Amino acid sequence: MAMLSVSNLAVSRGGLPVLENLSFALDAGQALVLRGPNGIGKTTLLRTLAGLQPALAGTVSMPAESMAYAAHSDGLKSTLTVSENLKFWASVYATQDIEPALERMNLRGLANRAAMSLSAGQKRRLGLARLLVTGRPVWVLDEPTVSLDTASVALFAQAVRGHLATGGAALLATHIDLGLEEAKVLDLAPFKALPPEEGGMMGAFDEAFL
Ligand SMILES: Nc1ncnc2c1ncn2[C@@H]1O[C@H](COP(=O)(O)OP(=O)(O)OP(=O)(O)O)[C@@H](O)[C@H]1O
Repeated sequence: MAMLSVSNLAVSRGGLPVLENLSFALDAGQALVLRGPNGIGKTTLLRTLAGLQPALAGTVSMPAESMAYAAHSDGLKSTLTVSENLKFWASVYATQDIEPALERMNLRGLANRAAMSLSAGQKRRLGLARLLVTGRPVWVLDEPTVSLDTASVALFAQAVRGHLATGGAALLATHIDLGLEEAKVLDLAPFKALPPEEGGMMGAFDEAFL
């Protein structure tokens, strides 16, 4: 059975549907890359799966609490050091060991630096290291490689591979080639919602605001 099954999902932004009738499955050990032009609804879909906004329709087989979501913003505590940030998250997710996360994302040399003094790419590495201390099986990643240099992209791809190898799964929105040859690709274009006048979904609630 699939680890995560999404059936007939419809997601919205600003009260208007952006994607409809979306179904896909993600198995343990699998990565799925979401593709589609700017504005198609990748972020909206990932936010919906992560439980940050309700779906308009459809079902998601897994609770948001089983997913680790990495958004555009890294969500760092700026006055805490790199280690302290990771320890904080480990306590939030009730996991213990931050060492593999430091190692995997090449943060050992920065462990005692305050997060606010890191470069953009270093901050991103720390934000992504958080995934490794969540202990959660499904990683939901929105443009994870923004600000990363080539070496850090490769490091991150390795971290994703490690996660898949231990039975995890990953859903990623990315415009770049991560070098994850094993990843499947889902093109979102066929699921673009029709404008309401062409028979798309719109309820009385939305109409009240037009
Ligand atoms: N606050 C908002 N109110 C209304 N519409 C919005 C709002 N935020 C985004 N949208 C619209 O919702 C649609 C989906 O946006 P979303 O950010 O999910 O796209 P995306 O595929 O992630 O794009 P990108 O590749 O540029 O990151 C876009 O057409 C966008 O303009």
